[in-house]
Amino acid sequence: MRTEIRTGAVLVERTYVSLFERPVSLKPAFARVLSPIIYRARVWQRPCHRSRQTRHFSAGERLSSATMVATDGPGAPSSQKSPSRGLLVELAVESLAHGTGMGVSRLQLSENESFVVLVHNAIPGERVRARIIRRKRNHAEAIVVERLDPPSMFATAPLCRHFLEGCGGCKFQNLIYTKQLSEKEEQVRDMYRALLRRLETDGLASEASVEFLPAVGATVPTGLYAYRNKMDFTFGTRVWRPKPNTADDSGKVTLRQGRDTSTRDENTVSSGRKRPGTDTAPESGEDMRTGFALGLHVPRRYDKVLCIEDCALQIDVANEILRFVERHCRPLAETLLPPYDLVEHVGFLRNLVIRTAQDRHNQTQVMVNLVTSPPADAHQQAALEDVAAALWKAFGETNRGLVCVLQNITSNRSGVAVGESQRRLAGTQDTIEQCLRPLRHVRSRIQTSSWSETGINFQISANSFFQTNPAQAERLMAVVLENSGLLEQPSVGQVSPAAESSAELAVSSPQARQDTGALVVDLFCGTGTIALCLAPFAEQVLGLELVASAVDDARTNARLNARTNTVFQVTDLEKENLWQVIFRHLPLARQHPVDLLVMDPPRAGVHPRQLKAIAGAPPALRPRRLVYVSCNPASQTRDLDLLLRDAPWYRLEKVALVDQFPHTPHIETVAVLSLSHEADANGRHKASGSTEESGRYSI
Ligand SMILES: C[S@@+](CC[C@H](N)C(=O)[O-])C[C@H]1O[C@@H](n2cnc3c(N)ncnc32)[C@H](O)[C@@H]1O
Repeated sequence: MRTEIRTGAVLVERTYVSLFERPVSLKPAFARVLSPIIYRARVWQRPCHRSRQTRHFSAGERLSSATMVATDGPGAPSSQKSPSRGLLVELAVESLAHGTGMGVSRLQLSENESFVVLVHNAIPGERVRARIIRRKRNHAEAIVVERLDPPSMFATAPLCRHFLEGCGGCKFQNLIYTKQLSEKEEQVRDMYRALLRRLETDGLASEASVEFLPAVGATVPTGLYAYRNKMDFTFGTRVWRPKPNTADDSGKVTLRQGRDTSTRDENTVSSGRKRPGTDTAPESGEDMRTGFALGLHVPRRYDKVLCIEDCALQIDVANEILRFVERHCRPLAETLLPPYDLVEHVGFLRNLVIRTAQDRHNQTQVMVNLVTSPPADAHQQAALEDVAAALWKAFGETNRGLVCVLQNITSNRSGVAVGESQRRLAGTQDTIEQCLRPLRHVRSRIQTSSWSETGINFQISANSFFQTNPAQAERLMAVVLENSGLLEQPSVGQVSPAAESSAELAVSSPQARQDTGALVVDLFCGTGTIALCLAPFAEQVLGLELVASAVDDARTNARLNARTNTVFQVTDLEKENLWQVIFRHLPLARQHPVDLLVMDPPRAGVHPRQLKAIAGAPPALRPRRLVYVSCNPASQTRDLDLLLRDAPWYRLEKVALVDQFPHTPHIETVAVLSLSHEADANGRHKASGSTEESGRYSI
């Protein structure tokens, strides 16, 4: 196969055309260095501009401007044809695709045609030789066969050896953090630009009126690793054993696609690592159930587990516990403690969930949760209890922070690590305590309050959601607080005496409200994290959440923090009538509009029923401000599109970003909407001319 490289110049020239309206030709070496900068400049200068070819990609999948092609050989593209599977191509990667974090590059099919190729494990600024493994209508996917010199200017050495083995937990350990952050920031902005363009066409929004705040990144370097407070490891029978990676003296690493051996082989040590000098992987076909793995699922393989000894995202004691459990369970894998086989649905050990927290005294607390199938007999259960007792002796009695070992028992065939019943195997409590001090990050006068030091304490049980990066969760809460409108309320400009003495905030009847405080509703409240951070600045806060144990935790947390102005209620926000629930549990909202409605849904977003309900509130009771927190900007922008069309009296004011997930493609996005002053008293929106029909609202 003859490979012809047509790097940079052509497309960089095109990039310049859009910048300066005249072509400028660059040598490939310069083009490689300059193209990311030029691309960024182009995006900033002309945010709405996209080439014809890019339009069919979902928002956020940005495209490469430098490219190369394979021109001969089987599968080589013609001008009419996209590349076929198996084709070897050389690609220049410029950006990262939203969601998957794959490198985005463009394969030139002809002078005028190109095709997007998403490359697994490739980073911007990198040139790779890659093989096409999947072809879709609008793009292809490829895996790296070789990384070409020079290395990307954004490359850095990954910390974790499992990263090189193909662990999917982190995607960007080999990409410098500033680039990770700017890529994610740009992806979100792209999505918002697309949303605003759509809305602008219909006169519903204007891009110029939205403020994009700079992304709040993790603290470098301390916040980049060991930031996760929960890791969910899987026991399995089907071991994923990666092919060895190659690295030359210069540190240039060639990642190779992992290989499924489907069984534990003679050459693996306890973690599934190969012993030195044994470099050929056996073929699959042996008894699949003889394997034992404890680790993480490899990407896109629900049944294969990559053995993990050390996860760089969790703290040291959690890694010690992981290895301890592996050492104690592996010898019993074929007798009393068989791992669960997700294909054949047999076996006992299913998940090891390790949760960590920092309590109010900055002491580490650790919860170990062993998720199992129902025990086959008393011997099996006793064997598990022996492991728990050994864990307790090693990490509980020695003050290493372990506070409990729990067992969650499930008969569910899915891989979800939640049990139908729970037992405590060791320890004296079923929760761990996390303290958050968001006021440390609020840039306003309330910073002097003693509350900023004492913080808020959260008790978290095994099956409740809690933000996974506490350091960044504090910053996220600070962003929510600063954009809540509550800090500007006359009565709570400071943490008021009333807020400090929570008894004074306990207002139960509508008459008691003297327009002195704010009403807040927190949808998808989990264990009450956002609600309890806002409560000192509000008159009453209502939190709604599906999971009963999380609501129990939220109520306990309110008591723990002496907050009596909060109500938490189990509610299915896919099914229930939002306003009926709000009026039932927050009677004041019948007479006064909710001042702040916060939503922090799961990745799938908010159900359209609730978006319609928010839009359909009677004019006098429309929530004054909406704060939408999301870990998925794609579903968030989709929801905002729907909401702003149904409720054009809201104006998107700000978009803020907090990176809770370094080395992954994810980022937390906060959208702030307020009631537009342009909407007149009858709910008529001047910009769009649309009207609100009060008949749409019913309870
Ligand atoms: C991203 S978490 C946010 C939790 C909380 N705001 C916090 O900061 O910790 C999403 C929450 O939505 C809850 N949830 C999922 N589906 C729901 C539904 N249909 N109705 C209500 N809550 C739901 C989940 O249990 C989870 O606690």
